[in-house]
Amino acid sequence: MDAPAIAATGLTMRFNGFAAVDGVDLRIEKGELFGLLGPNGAGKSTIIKMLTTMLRPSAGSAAVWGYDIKKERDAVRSSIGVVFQDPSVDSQLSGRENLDFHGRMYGMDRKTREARVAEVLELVDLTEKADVLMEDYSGGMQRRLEIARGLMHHPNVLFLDEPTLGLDAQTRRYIWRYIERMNEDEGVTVVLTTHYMEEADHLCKRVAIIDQGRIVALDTPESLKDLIGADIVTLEVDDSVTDDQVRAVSDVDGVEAADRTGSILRLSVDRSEARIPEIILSASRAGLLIRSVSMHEPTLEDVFLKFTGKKIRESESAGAGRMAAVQSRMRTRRH
Ligand SMILES: Nc1ncnc2c1ncn2[C@@H]1O[C@H](COP(=O)(O)OP(=O)(O)OP(=O)(O)O)[C@@H](O)[C@H]1O
Repeated sequence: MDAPAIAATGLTMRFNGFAAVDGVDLRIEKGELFGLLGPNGAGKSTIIKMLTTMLRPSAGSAAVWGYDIKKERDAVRSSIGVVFQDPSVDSQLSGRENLDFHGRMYGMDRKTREARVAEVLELVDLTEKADVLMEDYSGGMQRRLEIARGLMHHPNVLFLDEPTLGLDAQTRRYIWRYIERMNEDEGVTVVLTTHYMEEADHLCKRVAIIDQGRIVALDTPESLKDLIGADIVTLEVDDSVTDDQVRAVSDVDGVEAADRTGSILRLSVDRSEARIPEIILSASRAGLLIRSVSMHEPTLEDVFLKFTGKKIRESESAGAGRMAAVQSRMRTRRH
């Protein structure tokens, strides 16, 4: 088999004794669009910082495009492009000037730079805005330009840290399209971090679910969701629900598992559409008042819950502040 784009063994990062990344083993093939999914604080950015040689691991080893991240840092750096969460373009320059500046830093000559700037602008649909100052770009346009900049020097691997953080749903979908496009058209291996499960599900061919510095599951989104198998039926019930009432509901044919948090009952149900009437009937016979019923097919959120016992969003108190900070920086740059 061809050498992988990334191979990591026992990758660990400790900050004052606290293991932010704890023994991560990872193999990402060339040409993959790979996602690290997990709540804020899970260790995703720290993994990226080690792989991009910005942080030296406390333990373990890794190679990016065949180069050792500790011993061959320059070779690693010239093989990769990186787009971090914080905006790093110059707001007083136009999109074209920012890209040109980046090309110079990589020692590209003028002719090569001009041709490549035109190419990457085209890839993210910013050709028409090339000469507009960055401070007049919207948040989504700014992010597209950052992605284009990461591609300027033809990297083999592009790392994107939360590429759609703080963007609205529609803009997020556009960015997904550009990421797919560069993965397919330019053949770039893409490694992105996200705490949006829809993003990992829609965009990534394989996903590693990260919690507290460890990979808790790794596979294609479909295979991960298949681990859940059944649909998820959520019942909102009375606070006074008893164990007997929960049992009456979970004894219904097709109910594979039941889990109660306060007044919420989550049931894993095989062929749920056929079972819901029987579930409601059994609840009613047991004297259980149901306030609402909803049903969904398994998502990566359910996978995260299965492996960690908590929801991605619940683990994210720090995340809201982080997102607000990025949004505020994006706003500041517009005015
Ligand atoms: N330089 C540092 N010094 C001390 N602790 C740190 C440092 N960098 C990260 N951490 C801690 O390591 C843990 C993992 O952080 P990391 O930024 O990698 O998480 P993440 O999953 O990328 O989340 P986010 O998207 O919010 O950055 C967190 O608890 C964080 O507070």
